[in-house]
Amino acid sequence: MIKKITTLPGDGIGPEIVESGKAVLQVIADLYGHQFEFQEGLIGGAAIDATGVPLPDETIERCQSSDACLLGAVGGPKWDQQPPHLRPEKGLLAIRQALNLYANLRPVQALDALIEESTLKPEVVSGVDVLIVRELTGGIYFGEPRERRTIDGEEGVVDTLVYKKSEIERLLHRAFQFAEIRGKHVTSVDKANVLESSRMWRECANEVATHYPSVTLEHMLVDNAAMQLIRQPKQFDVLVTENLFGDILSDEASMITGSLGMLPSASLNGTAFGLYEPVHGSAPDIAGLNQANPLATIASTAMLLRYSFGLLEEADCIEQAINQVLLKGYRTADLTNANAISTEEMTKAVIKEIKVAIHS
Ligand SMILES: NC(=O)C1=CN([C@@H]2O[C@H](COP(=O)(O)OP(=O)(O)OC[C@H]3O[C@@H](n4cnc5c(N)ncnc54)[C@H](O)[C@@H]3O)[C@@H](O)[C@H]2O)C=CC1
Ligand SMILES: CC(C)CC(=O)C(=O)O
Ligand SMILES: [Mg+2]
Repeated sequence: MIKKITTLPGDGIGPEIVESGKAVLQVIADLYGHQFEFQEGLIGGAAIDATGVPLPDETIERCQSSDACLLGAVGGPKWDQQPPHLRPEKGLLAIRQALNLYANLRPVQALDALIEESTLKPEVVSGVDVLIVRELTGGIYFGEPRERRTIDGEEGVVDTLVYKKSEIERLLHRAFQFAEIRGKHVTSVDKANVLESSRMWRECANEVATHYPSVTLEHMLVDNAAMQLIRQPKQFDVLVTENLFGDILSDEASMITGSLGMLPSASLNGTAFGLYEPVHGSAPDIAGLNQANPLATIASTAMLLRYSFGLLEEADCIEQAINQVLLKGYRTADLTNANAISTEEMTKAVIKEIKVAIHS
């Protein structure tokens, strides 16, 4: 059967790393005898430049007519002064909302090959395997009103945090379901000592937990969670939280793995469809230099094969190839100060390992 994949390269390093992901998917298709049909869509700054909007309707339609999407990243200084509705990031938020991609999985695994590259001590990092489950289509990134306004006679601003109970509950169910097949522990992260939204979040977590008797639930305030992730990350199995907290905590957690350039993600809506993207942004400081680490995007293709296509062996094959190239000492510049290889060289190294694994 032909599987349709829409690629959304976006801005900055986006086109370079999506090219890497596509090359890996093509090799998997060739070696395992699958047919993947690729089509491309505009998003972010690239879409603004070409069409005047950060998310053209045509892009949404292409995504809707495909089985999965692979996104690079959006944004960059070129568009930083644009009004809010013409910011590249608006395109990313809008595609997540248009496709109802409410569950964002951000696995954080410390690979043995990169223990030395982590900023934390080896004994703290070794064996870390945390799944961050981040709510992706609600909260303060989407709430209205959001505006500049006069407050008490002076210039002011309003952002709004809104959640419906059903939005919180569906995400928590996903988190508990993952915990059931993992380490059977959920840490629900909130700011319930201050925020009403967090107090409802906590009530929902307590209620949802009753449906999963084999899973233990712990509540943790977000400021403490930020510290615990660095102090003792092995205490976490599934960490579930709202949109803004999950965004921040996952970038922080990436340093356990050695680099932000290592962290993949899957954004799911409850069907087989998903949008897959690295956790990092468009890295304008290294865009176009063939220096970006493509492994977060390549690892995202493994998640795509696993969650959208059910191709578990193929997904494992990609992850093992990533592990192998790192064990052999290949490093992009974000992971080493000496003898760094390029984006293209890292991609070729992974592809070589995939071929070796399949032919052996
Ligand atoms: N999902 C997305 O499309 C996201 C987009 N952004 C946008 O990206 C732009 C840049 O944002 P920043 O705050 O600088 O975050 P960023 O994640 O793009 O970069 C942070 C730092 O990490 C490095 N980095 C990131 N990915 C890397 C990779 N694959 N290989 C090697 N180094 C890597 C960058 O060079 C930079 O030093 C902004 O316009 C921001 O809004 C930020 C986060 C997510
Ligand atoms: C650029 C933002 C819209 C999103 C972000 O930082 C993220 O999803 O990690
Ligand atoms: Mg982010």
